[in-house]
Amino acid sequence: MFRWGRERETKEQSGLPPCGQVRVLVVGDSGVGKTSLVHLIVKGSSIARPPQTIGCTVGVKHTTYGSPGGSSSSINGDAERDFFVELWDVSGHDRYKDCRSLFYSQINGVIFVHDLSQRRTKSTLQRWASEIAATGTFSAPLGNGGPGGLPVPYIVIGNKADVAAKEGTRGSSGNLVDVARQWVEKQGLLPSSEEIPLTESFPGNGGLIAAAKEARYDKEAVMKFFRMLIRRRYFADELPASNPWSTSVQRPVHHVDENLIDEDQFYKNTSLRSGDPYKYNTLPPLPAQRNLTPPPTLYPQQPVSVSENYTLPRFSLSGSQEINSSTRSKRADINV
Ligand SMILES: Nc1nc2c(ncn2[C@@H]2O[C@H](COP(=O)(O)OP(=O)(O)OP(=O)(O)O)[C@@H](O)[C@H]2O)c(=O)[nH]1
Repeated sequence: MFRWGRERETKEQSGLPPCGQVRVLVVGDSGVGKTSLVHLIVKGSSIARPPQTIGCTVGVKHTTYGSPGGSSSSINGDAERDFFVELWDVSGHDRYKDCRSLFYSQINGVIFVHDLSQRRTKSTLQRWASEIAATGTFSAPLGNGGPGGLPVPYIVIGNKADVAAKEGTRGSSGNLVDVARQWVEKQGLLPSSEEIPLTESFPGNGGLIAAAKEARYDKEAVMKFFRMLIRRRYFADELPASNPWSTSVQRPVHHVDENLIDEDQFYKNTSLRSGDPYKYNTLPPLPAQRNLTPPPTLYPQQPVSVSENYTLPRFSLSGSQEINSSTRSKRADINV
């Protein structure tokens, strides 16, 4: 407590705010495991019986950014600073469909979650992306657009790998939502709007794999995502022009993960059912942290709203040469 107080005091004396915050939406269909994942990310452990989310709940993950040895008294110091990542866990239940855009406010990034044992939950992510892009407001938006026109970085997490591995692609986790969904699919009772080909994938390639119930996810990749959002919001003015996250050459997160395993392969590859799915989760879909010039300020960029006529240029693949194999985490890095 004393140490915290001293650090805080020093940071305040330096004239800089002691901490910052980024907001991350966590979305996906009801029952895919969003609440379980948020609990895992925030608390570091699994939750046995997650309550059904009513509207939205917010989990807060504390992290630091900067160099522990840096000087916090210098305006250009690279001292380690505190940041809070707000994880807005939005209920996937249809009953909140009409009002959930209330929660799409000043978003820095998005985590899309689907259930690896329920392929349809991946197809619907496209709709989630379009809904957020159309009705949300964004902080530090990208120059380029993501799926559905989403202007902020995102990652995709395929959850319930344990179920998918045990039962194959069409298995059920045993929870009521999944059982009901499977039954409805089998009966052919889905409304026409639901008749999306199961082969449709989102975002096409890549993504992370998790089993929240077994407390397994790629912690390193998720933390890199958070740090990247912090950097974009608070340190963007220090990025060199050639940096892929600068306004001139921006790249959405998912372009970096094109070398990752495609979850569609996970669905198709029967050999995975008996093996360990995590070994295929080769790596964080994010660029390695670079040695950035120390920030002159921690004051955030002004949030920018996406207006109706906001047009988003197509993705740019430039900067993909930045990716190299040394930036990938190994199986051992995954928090199991
Ligand atoms: N087998 C298995 N079950 C999981 C996993 N993650 C979550 N579950 C279960 O799936 C069910 C739904 O999990 P939640 O975390 O509540 O799902 P959600 O996406 O937040 O659901 P909504 O609140 O309705 O949007 C619960 O019974 C969880 O225990 C997993 O990795 N493996």
